[in-house]
Amino acid sequence: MIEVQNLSITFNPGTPNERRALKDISLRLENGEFACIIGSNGAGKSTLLGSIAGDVPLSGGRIMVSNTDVTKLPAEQRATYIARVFQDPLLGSCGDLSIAENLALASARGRRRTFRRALNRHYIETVKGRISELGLGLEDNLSQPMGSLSGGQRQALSLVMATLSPSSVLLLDEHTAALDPRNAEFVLDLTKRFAERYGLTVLMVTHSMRQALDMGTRTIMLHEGNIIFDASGSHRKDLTIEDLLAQFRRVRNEDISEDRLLVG
Ligand SMILES: Nc1ncnc2c1ncn2[C@@H]1O[C@H](COP(=O)(O)OP(=O)(O)OP(=O)(O)O)[C@@H](O)[C@H]1O
Repeated sequence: MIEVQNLSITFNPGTPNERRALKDISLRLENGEFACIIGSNGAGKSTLLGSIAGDVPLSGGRIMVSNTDVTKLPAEQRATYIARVFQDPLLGSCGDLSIAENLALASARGRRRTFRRALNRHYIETVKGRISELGLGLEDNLSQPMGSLSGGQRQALSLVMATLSPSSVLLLDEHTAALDPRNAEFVLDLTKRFAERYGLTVLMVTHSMRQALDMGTRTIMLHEGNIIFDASGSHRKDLTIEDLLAQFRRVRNEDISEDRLLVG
């Protein structure tokens, strides 16, 4: 589960560059829930993910992950609970290390296991099975440097790595945005499969209205640091892309007060 209580993030407070990126937002995702986050540029989507992961300091509020208060934990310690895949396939894995070494690092994350132990033969055989499932033929070439792989291959492996650690929370920040449509489809399909199979709680940022409705169980829209729309169940099932676009138009064109946005 993920719970964000009265979360506020202000960058450069008290300076001419002050920017209130998140304004007292609250949100709870139950175990196994999969929410897509949409919103226009600067809405606060990445800041929300960054604050949950521990990269962005809070100005106020509290964050719970898997029933643990992580508000004061540094990002390294939160890695026990949280896995991430970024938009840039080069982030989140080490291009100079081999596939096997990257997988060993992922497996050691959040565990009392050393890198060397994680690289043992038994472990390699286990992850080989997981990689062969991808159907990319990478399992026979585990000594290949991660940096030599295509963006789609790297994102697919990043998803495998995310499921090797004990964490049950997965944060995805536009993780298919840099891929061509075929690879994006492949990685999205993998995301769905892994989320279901491992019962992950997922927060996925996307700019695609289609993905926001097709992926997961919930669609949340941020606008200027507020949650202005949160749909799940039958409400979400009936939504169309046009409905989401109408929401965007409404908040962009109308001069709506902050109070109205929060209620809307
Ligand atoms: N490190 C930072 N320092 C100062 N301001 C920041 C910082 N990071 C983000 N911001 C500001 O906070 C606001 C929210 O940014 P954020 O990156 O979370 O938006 P986003 O919804 O992810 O946007 P996009 O869709 O463009 O990626 C923006 O106004 C941005 O300029």
